[in-house]
Amino acid sequence: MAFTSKLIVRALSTSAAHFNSIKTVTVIGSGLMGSGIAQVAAASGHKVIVVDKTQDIINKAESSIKKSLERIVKKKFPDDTKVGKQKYLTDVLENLSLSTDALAAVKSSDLVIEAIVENLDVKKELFSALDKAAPEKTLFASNTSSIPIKEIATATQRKDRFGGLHFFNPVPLMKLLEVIRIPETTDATYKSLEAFGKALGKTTVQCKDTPGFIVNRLLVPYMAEAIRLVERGDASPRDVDTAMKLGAGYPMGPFELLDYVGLDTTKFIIDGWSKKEPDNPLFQPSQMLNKLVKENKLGMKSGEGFYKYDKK
Ligand SMILES: CCCCCCCCCCCCCC(=O)CC(=O)SCCNC(=O)CCNC(=O)[C@H](O)C(C)(C)COP(=O)(O)OP(=O)(O)OC[C@H]1O[C@@H](n2cnc3c(N)ncnc32)[C@H](O)[C@@H]1OP(=O)(O)O
Ligand SMILES: NC(=O)C1=CN([C@@H]2O[C@H](COP(=O)(O)OP(=O)(O)OC[C@H]3O[C@@H](n4cnc5c(N)ncnc54)[C@H](O)[C@@H]3O)[C@@H](O)[C@H]2O)C=CC1
Repeated sequence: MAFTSKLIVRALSTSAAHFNSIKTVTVIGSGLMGSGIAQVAAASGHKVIVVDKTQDIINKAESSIKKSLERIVKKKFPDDTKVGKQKYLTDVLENLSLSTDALAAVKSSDLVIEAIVENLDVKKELFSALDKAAPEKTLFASNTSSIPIKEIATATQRKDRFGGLHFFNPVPLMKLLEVIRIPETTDATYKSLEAFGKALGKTTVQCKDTPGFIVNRLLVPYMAEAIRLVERGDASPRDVDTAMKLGAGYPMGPFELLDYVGLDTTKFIIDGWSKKEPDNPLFQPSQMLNKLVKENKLGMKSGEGFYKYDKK
């Protein structure tokens, strides 16, 4: 009996020792998603380093984080004085640093979240380099929309400490986080990732490493069919959007959402899936989408996509 309970105590303390309470985070990629992830992690008390390729890109991310925080602070402190708002902003920004040196940034991190371009080879090259630079204890996660986590994780020697953290755009407002495990992900890693998501104030759902996880498995066919419908000439993007907002209660129509997500990212997603399943009619390329991307009409981020936007 005493022997059994000793074993149980040892098992519990071993798994507790491996549970990684995440305090320091490196976010690689400071675009739409990376800047949002860095913002919510810093706002929930984590020390965050956000990394991108150039100082210019990083500066833009900093200014978009500040704008988003200004919007949040208005709601958070409706009647508060300037002092309370300023303190909140200062506290969040103090938790945040910016860098162009990914290998140096990961050295002090409990968790690395990758949010770079949706391309398997580029993601693998990054993770392979990070794996050599990061401490043993550091957990790795990808925010990929559509690439199998297990394929990205093969670039590392730490598949047991690897998972998916799939956030939704805009990260500061969307409440969901999909937490993905591959067969090698340990329970301790999974629990650490899940606890991190909850610490950010997100509702977490668990999903296996299947194409599109939960949300995109359902969203991609819907968006693809919206594009086909317009390509067939059945309705205009504006009327499809109006129909889905007023008839189905969606906050954005599919074309507004495509522009919001980014048409480059959309094309990366569909091209990746079509390469894997070339005969699947759902994943056939769209001439309309390809033309817009070729013309650098990438949606809100470039000022034009299916719609035109004021450049801020
Ligand atoms: C044939 C080939 C086909 C290929 C098809 C392939 C398709 C592939 C698509 C797959 C996409 C994959 C992407 C992914 O992996 C997962 C995703 O993230 S999917 C996207 C999920 N997101 C949504 O669905 C967003 C839906 N929209 C909304 O919920 C709302 O519209 C939104 C909250 C964005 C904005 O609200 P709205 O009322 O519409 O506008 P306002 O501008 O008035 O904002 C309201 C309120 O919120 C504040 N706010 C807005 N943005 C921010 C921000 N970034 N930070 C802080 N605060 C923000 C704003 O200030 C307002 O505040 P008030 O105080 O209320 O004024
Ligand atoms: N846009 C969306 O709505 C969503 C996107 N995602 C996923 O998140 C990831 C990022 O998407 P977005 O933020 O939309 O893209 P984005 O294009 O806005 O940002 C990507 C950023 O990564 C940087 N980058 C590229 N390679 C890099 C490298 N090697 N090192 C450092 N930085 C690098 C780019 O300079 C850019 O700033 C993708 O995997 C995408 O599928 C997930 C959920 C929603």
